Amino acid sequence: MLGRLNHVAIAVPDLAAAAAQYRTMLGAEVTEPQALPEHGVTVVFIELPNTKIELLEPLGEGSPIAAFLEKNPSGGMHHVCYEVEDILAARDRLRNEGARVLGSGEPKTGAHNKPVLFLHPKDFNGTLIELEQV
Ligand SMILES: CC[C@H](C(=O)O)C(=O)SCCNC(=O)CCNC(=O)[C@H](O)C(C)(C)COP(=O)(O)OP(=O)(O)OC[C@H]1O[C@@H](n2cnc3c(N)ncnc32)[C@H](O)[C@@H]1OP(=O)(O)O
Ligand SMILES: [Co+2]
Repeated sequence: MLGRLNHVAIAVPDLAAAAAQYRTMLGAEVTEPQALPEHGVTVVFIELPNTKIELLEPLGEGSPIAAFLEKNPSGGMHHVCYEVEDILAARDRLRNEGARVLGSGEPKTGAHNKPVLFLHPKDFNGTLIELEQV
């Protein structure tokens, strides 16, 4: 079911500072900030030879990452995103096996304009999983 690792996401308290650090200290190419109000975050991506790094900060009230940053004020690893060919089939299989699919269970459009879903971290060894249909 799982395809490539699409990205590893790091929640940060200050996206501009984190992006500048990746550019200057790590010599990385960083995309321009992308506001995703429907997801309550602003993100940038760092393209690596074998995957991407997503840096994200809260956007607006009720961001789903606000509580995470309260617990981890300097930021931290937030989620991993795996690619799947059929996100609805993946969702149904996971539900049948007892995993919690977050939100309504209907895929939303993610930063790459692809359907995405999230799986509860407590069901996967304390790791929030994002699935992206490619
Ligand atoms: C889709 C656009 C973009 C893209 O790549 O295309 C993105 O990736 S947007 C990413 C931001 N959106 C989301 O993260 C949506 C899914 N996340 C959620 O619904 C929430 O963050 C949730 C439910 C995972 C956690 O919400 P919250 O922290 O408010 O709930 P709790 O405090 O009740 O947490 C429950 C429990 O889980 C632990 N937790 C929370 N977040 C994480 C995490 N990222 N990794 C691991 N564990 C996490 C939290 O500490 C609680 O544990 P406990 O032991 O009970 O204290
Ligand atoms: Co993501």
